[in-house]
Amino acid sequence: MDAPALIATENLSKAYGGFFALRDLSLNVRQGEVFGLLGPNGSGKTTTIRLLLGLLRPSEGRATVVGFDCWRQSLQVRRLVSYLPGELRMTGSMSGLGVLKYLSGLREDESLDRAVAIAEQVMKLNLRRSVRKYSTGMKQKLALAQAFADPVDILILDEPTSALDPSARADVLTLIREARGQGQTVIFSGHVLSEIEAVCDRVAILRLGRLVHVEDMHARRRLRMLLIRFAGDPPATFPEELELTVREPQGAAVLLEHRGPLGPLLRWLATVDVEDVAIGTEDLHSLYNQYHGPDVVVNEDALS
Ligand SMILES: Nc1ncnc2c1ncn2[C@@H]1O[C@H](COP(=O)(O)OP(=O)(O)OP(=O)(O)O)[C@@H](O)[C@H]1O
Repeated sequence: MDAPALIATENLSKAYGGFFALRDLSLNVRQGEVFGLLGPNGSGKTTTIRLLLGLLRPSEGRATVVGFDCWRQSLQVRRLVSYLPGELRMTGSMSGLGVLKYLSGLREDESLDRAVAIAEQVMKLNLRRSVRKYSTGMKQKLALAQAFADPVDILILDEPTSALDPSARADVLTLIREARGQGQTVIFSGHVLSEIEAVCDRVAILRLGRLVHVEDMHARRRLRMLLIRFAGDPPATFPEELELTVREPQGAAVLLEHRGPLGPLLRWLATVDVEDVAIGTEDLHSLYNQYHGPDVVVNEDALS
């Protein structure tokens, strides 16, 4: 059985004048899920996150976290959530350690040791240096160390790897997996499809402030793409028990989606007159391009 929804939105909308930054978002995020938010610049990801944190007031609809209304009970919500903003501002003469001490003091808990361990051992940061002298990526690492050390139920990470080098990006994905292993729920917005693909359980795709698709990544990992070139005309139908869906007929060749077990498929293939078969997978890029690829025609009416 699916875990219960921890975060829920119902027709959540945010308008600025007549312009909808987010419109009619209804979704549930379950406890222990890593949930990805995908979409091009300006599609509504940060607006969604800020509505969940109670930093923005919804124009319509509502969002709840563990039953608390994100706007009216934002204090209760923020106690349960650690948030990594997309744009970090860290100035002043405090050292990295000073910043961690200050932030963990705000939580009044024992997260400091863990934050220092992540910052020094995983992120390889020098915590004695002043944050003013940190590079953009170093600041992001410090904020990540604090976010992952927080003993909260929910982590909301807005583009957490945007300024990081490849090895630090991989470390963040490991930390996200560890967070899920500890039962934390993670919302992860980003643009790097391979990262989203690597860690997310489900992914929401936004376009012009609207939710256009939710993908179950576990089901997607079981998806096989099959290109069969038949010796004669392709069959009009395929055996139902094989769970094949025709994606695209291409003359004598047919592109099919397959989600079932491999054995019955191979046995069936041995019985039909085929000239050639190619079996592959499909990455998240192909799905993303169905909504945001170069051939997609955007309906500007959706903007207001
Ligand atoms: N205060 C504001 N006033 C007017 N429009 C706004 C305001 N804040 C955001 N928007 C608009 O809302 C839309 C959604 O913005 P949002 O920041 O949620 O996008 P995003 O998906 O997070 O983009 P990015 O990938 O660039 O971070 C954009 O068109 C943006 O210009």
